[in-house]
Amino acid sequence: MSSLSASESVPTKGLSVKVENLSVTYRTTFERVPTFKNAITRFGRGQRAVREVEALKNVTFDVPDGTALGIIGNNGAGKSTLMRALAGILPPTEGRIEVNGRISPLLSLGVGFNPMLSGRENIILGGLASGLSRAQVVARAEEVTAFAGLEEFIDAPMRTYSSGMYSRLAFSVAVHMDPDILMIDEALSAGDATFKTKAAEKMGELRESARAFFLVSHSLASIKQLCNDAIWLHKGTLMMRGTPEEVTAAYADFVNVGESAVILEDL
Ligand SMILES: Nc1ncnc2c1ncn2[C@@H]1O[C@H](COP(=O)(O)OP(=O)(O)OP(=O)(O)O)[C@@H](O)[C@H]1O
Repeated sequence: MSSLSASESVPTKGLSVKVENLSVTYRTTFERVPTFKNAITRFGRGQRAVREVEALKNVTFDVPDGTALGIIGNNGAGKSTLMRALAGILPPTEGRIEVNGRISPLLSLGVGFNPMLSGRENIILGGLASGLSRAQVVARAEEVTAFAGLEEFIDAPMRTYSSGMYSRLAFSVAVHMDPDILMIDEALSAGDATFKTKAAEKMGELRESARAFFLVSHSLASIKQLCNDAIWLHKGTLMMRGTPEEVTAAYADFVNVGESAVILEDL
């Protein structure tokens, strides 16, 4: 069990994940572009400014074992932030997270892989990050490569990969490390049509075997098809928790675009 707060506690029985009053605030400093007047008086030097973004605000929910939880919400709602916090990449600003089990590596585009290393070396790093031994990861490297369809490219540096190749490898690493808790950002399965089908099948399989499954997706159809529970985040706040049917319907009403799958895919 990994607990991401100062207070240690006994694992909560029957729960894969427990999130209590979780807030995450990003704090970034940047150089404010000087106005013309300031530029004259300050000789063009910019001012340091601090910007705080409350990406998650006081979010509380439990995930019982056996849950396939869909996470929906507009761009910037806090979905990726929640995944990163659950994966232990981002510490909570406030509140606590309890994760009971080994979580899949979160290798989203541009995060987690080292582009200067080969695909094969990154598979090893991803596997080690998810808690497997080197021997265990080496043993499944071929399977990971074959699933991603990257046999010819696996020893080339990842900076030479297309974005589709990159996300296929990220998806493949995540699903082949036997995680207790599988977290998938559906953007990762956005390869070509053949890969999409293969990825959907694999997600269905793992949903059955993993202790818990988290799916972030803009496709309400996928959430309804693959999940048995759902949450909706909006501007960092948990708007609703319920069945995928209830939550996707409320979200669709909220964004007021009706049930058109084509439009909903792009939300
Ligand atoms: N590294 C960061 N530094 C500063 N602000 C950030 C950072 N990452 C995300 N944010 C901000 O936090 C908020 C939540 O972002 P997040 O990426 O979690 O949203 P999301 O729901 O995953 O969006 P999308 O559907 O576009 O992927 C946004 O306002 C975003 O601008």
